[in-house]
Amino acid sequence: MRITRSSRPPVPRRSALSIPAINQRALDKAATLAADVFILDLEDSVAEARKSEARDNLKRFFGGLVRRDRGEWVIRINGMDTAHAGADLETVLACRPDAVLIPKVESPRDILDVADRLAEADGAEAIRIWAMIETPRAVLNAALIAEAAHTPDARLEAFVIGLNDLRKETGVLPQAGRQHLLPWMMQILLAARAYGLDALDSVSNDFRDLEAFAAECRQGRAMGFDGKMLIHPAQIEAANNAFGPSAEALEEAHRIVSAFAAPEAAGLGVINIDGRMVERLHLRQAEQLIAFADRIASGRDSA
Ligand SMILES: CC(C)(COP(=O)(O)OP(=O)(O)OC[C@H]1O[C@@H](n2cnc3c(N)ncnc32)[C@H](O)[C@@H]1OP(=O)(O)O)[C@@H](O)C(=O)NCCC(=O)NCCSC(=O)C[C@H](O)C(=O)O
Ligand SMILES: [Mg+2]
Repeated sequence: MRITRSSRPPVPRRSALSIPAINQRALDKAATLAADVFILDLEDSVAEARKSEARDNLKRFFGGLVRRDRGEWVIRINGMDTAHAGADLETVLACRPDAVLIPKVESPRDILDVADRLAEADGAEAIRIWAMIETPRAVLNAALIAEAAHTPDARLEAFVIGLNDLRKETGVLPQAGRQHLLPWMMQILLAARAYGLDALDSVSNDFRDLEAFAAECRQGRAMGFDGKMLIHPAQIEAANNAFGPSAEALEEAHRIVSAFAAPEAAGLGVINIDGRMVERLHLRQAEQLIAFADRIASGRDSA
């Protein structure tokens, strides 16, 4: 079966805010923030000596009064090759987030090991898997890793790019425009799309420069990403704006839907709207955009 993105209902993942699991004040704030996704981090933002405290924090947090009626809640564990992975996965099973984010994935095996562990424990496919693509090997193996989504019970749903690690491993310097990283980012995006996965752009470290951040969000959107991983609440609005449907795009989508609904378009595969060829594939895109906007609006209503 050919996989297309239109075969899945759109889930808003415009803004995925990372929150160190050790930072109680930030955790308490999460449910009041307008991010689409909250990534509760046990990995790089938690010092080695405090991993266990961070896990306990998450158990309390998920067991407490947290509002989970909007947004997706994801736990980023430590790498599967670390001493923390076992206890982290126990924590995931105790907390039952929407997804577990595995860092430094390099092969399909990294996904399938976690999927097996989740399946043993919960049987049902409730907790999904997201993968950080952030090492040279991961970029080279992106398609193979994405293909893991096709094995039964793989649960793989999204790639998240980690440019900090990728820069560290390759020596590419941080630069406005990210020109040397763009080919790898597009390769990751292509691999994700080939297997029906979502793909999120990497964090931007400079959270005070919101102008540069907004430009980077627009770049990520133009490249096809579904959203961006964030590190600070100040970045949420720009990401939601850039990765959400613009008023103009929505208006255009409604025009396409109306034009194809007109009696004279019945039976036509292609029509002319103001001197532009519009095909039925554009109609499907337009319908998806409208459904996406409705989904965002309904999330806002329940917030
Ligand atoms: C970067 C920070 C350490 C900055 O924190 P801070 O100095 O507290 O900033 P502010 O004073 O501007 O904070 C203002 C208020 O906002 C709250 N806050 C800050 N960050 C967050 C957050 N992420 N989530 C929720 N709330 C947040 C502060 O608590 C302040 O609140 P208040 O005191 O009530 O006014 C910090 O932002 C931070 O820790 N960010 C997240 C870091 C993180 O998660 N890192 C891991 C992800 S990065 C990554 O994955 C890289 C990837 O792997 C790769 O390889 O590229
Ligand atoms: Mg990283």
